[in-house]
Amino acid sequence: MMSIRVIVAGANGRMGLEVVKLIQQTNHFTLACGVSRSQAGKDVGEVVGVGKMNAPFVRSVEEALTQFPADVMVDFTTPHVVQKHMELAIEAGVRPVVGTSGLGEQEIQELKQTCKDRRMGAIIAPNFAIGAVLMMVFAAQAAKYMPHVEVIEMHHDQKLDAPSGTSVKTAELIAANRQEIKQGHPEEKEMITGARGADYQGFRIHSVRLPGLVAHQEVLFGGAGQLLTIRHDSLNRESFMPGVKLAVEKVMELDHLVYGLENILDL
Ligand SMILES: NC(=O)C1=CN([C@@H]2O[C@H](COP(=O)(O)OP(=O)(O)OC[C@H]3O[C@@H](n4cnc5c(N)ncnc54)[C@H](OP(=O)(O)O)[C@@H]3O)[C@@H](O)[C@H]2O)C=CC1
Ligand SMILES: O=C(O)C1=N[C@H](C(=O)O)C[C@H](O)C1
Repeated sequence: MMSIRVIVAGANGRMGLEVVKLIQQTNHFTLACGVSRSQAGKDVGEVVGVGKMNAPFVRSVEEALTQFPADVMVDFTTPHVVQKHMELAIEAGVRPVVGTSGLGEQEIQELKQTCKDRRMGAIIAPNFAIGAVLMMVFAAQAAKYMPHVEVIEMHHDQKLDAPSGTSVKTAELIAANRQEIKQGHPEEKEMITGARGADYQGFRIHSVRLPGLVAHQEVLFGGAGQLLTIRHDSLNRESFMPGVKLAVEKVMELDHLVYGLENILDL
């Protein structure tokens, strides 16, 4: 298998640490460098606790892309910087594999166009856990027959964005298959603002944030005399790594941007 050199943006974060371990454990992946504003100059492997990897932390994505030859940049940072990071990587000819949530429809469309113009592969995956992708695809199938639906996403209390990227992607897939109806009583009145959650094309997304949670989602469908619940739980961040590995390999074959891991799985 061809060797792939990877930059990890956010390498000192919860997800970035797991990506560094994945790279260390995968023979055909090599870490070019990690990006962290607080760890610059240190060896990434030593900081992560997997032993010296002979790849340093640098302060910014700009520095990483100009100083370290790479094929792919994996980004797990924050909604505020992810679009800029992707643009810089594409400009430098480095394929982005992005898990960072918070990119809006408009931003994704712009990035799609940039990739198309440059014939550049890129992957944005709202969720890299294969089980979560199946949960989204199954929910989209169920929506054809059970249009009354509500989404409950539950995450750790350090999460910056709400609703989660996964729940937005789930809602998009459901909406593509669901007859549009306004759910609930027509005269329903919220006694406390937000009680009914966020409205996505007539159905609701509810966000729960609690310490102890990692990443969980339930999609509830209601029909006359029946309920269907489709649920996925990520119990740790290793759960995302098989999807990240697949995306880093697949992006090397692409000449356009793919949004959602379901588009590169054989489903
Ligand atoms: N698609 C998926 O499957 C998954 C996606 N996610 C998403 O990934 C993202 C990261 O999650 P998580 O690892 O838990 O978050 P963390 O907060 O643990 O890590 C984010 C890292 O981003 C870096 N960062 C923060 N602000 C900036 C900035 N302005 N410029 C450059 N780097 C910055 C920080 O590094 P430093 O301070 O060292 O510079 C930090 O370590 C989130 O958007 C989350 O929703 C999470 C899990 C799975
Ligand atoms: O912040 C997280 O943790 C996660 N974010 C992603 C999202 O917004 O859906 C993916 C996963 O749910 C974990």
